[in-house]
Amino acid sequence: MAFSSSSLLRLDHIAGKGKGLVAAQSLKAGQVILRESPLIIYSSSPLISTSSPSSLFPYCDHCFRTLPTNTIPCPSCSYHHFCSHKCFSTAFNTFHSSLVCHALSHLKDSESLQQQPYERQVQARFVVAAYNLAIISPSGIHAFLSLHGTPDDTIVEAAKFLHSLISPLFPPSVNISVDLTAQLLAKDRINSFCLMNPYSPDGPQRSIKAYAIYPKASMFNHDCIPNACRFDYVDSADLDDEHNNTDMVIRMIQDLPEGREVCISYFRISRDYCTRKRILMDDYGFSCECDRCKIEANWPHDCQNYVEEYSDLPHVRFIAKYVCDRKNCNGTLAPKDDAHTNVLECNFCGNLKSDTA
Ligand SMILES: C[S@@+](CC[C@H](N)C(=O)[O-])C[C@H]1O[C@@H](n2cnc3c(N)ncnc32)[C@H](O)[C@@H]1O
Repeated sequence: MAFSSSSLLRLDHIAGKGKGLVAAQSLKAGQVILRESPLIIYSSSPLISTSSPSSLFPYCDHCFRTLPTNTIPCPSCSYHHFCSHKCFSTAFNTFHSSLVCHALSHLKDSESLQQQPYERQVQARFVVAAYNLAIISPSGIHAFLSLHGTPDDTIVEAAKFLHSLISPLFPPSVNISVDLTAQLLAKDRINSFCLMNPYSPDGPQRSIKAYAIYPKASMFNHDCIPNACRFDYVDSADLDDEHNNTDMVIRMIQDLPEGREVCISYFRISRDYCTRKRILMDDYGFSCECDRCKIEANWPHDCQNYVEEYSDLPHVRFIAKYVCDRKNCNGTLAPKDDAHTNVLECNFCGNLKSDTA
């Protein structure tokens, strides 16, 4: 995977972590180091529901912004809704092609899928999106298959079911086997980024509206004290014409010298040690050896008192500074840009805060 468009990052082998990204020159806090459009993006809503689709999933099926009152239903399936003719026509040539539309409509009425758990229905959406990618972008599917991730028994079982259900809905020329379907599902599990429902101070809690694959951003390894973090502007109303609202933006939290690894956190950084350890093992298959984990591994279960007691530790100070304290948020703060490093922006609620430290 080429990073030639950006001389800021270099793909390297990182001991104990596989591939990773290192700073190819010194990077500044607030600097945008990567901006990327999704290769695949799909809704997190179940395919099968008795409620009206736009009340169940009140987002445009292309840009994932909140739907206006007058929505544009897909003229073929009437099930998926778009916020504008522009979104519908772009989707029709990409993520909601006639093949996708036909496949999703068929699956919506599938009795065997109806009996499956919610998670399998979302996986079905992903498999349709991935088979479609294989048709519209051979280089895209190749980039996707080069990502990290190996199928386990659970994924192979899911792949057998989903392949038998979905492959007949695509032309035989797509040529995707059960094995390849399992590969696709395994890559999705490790590499997909969640796009969240908009922040609300009074709840509900954070929830996911879509999943997306960004192949370059997938090369960042995890650290529980990251030096960079992701932003998306899915719900932003004032983007310039050059940028799509579903683009992923990775921005530096702190300065970093050339040659050091750039890491993001795979979840919000306020999570306690036990939760982090469980997510990293269950979802990503590794045990984190970062400086913060080495210290917190020796803390008792009730970590919160220790956070107070060790408020002088560098990582405790980092969390106090970079976790957003707005009600119901807990997002990560990073300098808004490299010219105004004293203004911190939250990557979840969007709040701006001045850095007084
Ligand atoms: C999204 S990929 C990141 C790129 C990956 N290292 C590669 O070689 O393509 C996530 C995977 O990278 C590895 N990884 C990421 N962060 C790690 C860390 N802090 N320690 C060990 N392995 C890590 C794990 O295998 C994880 O499942």
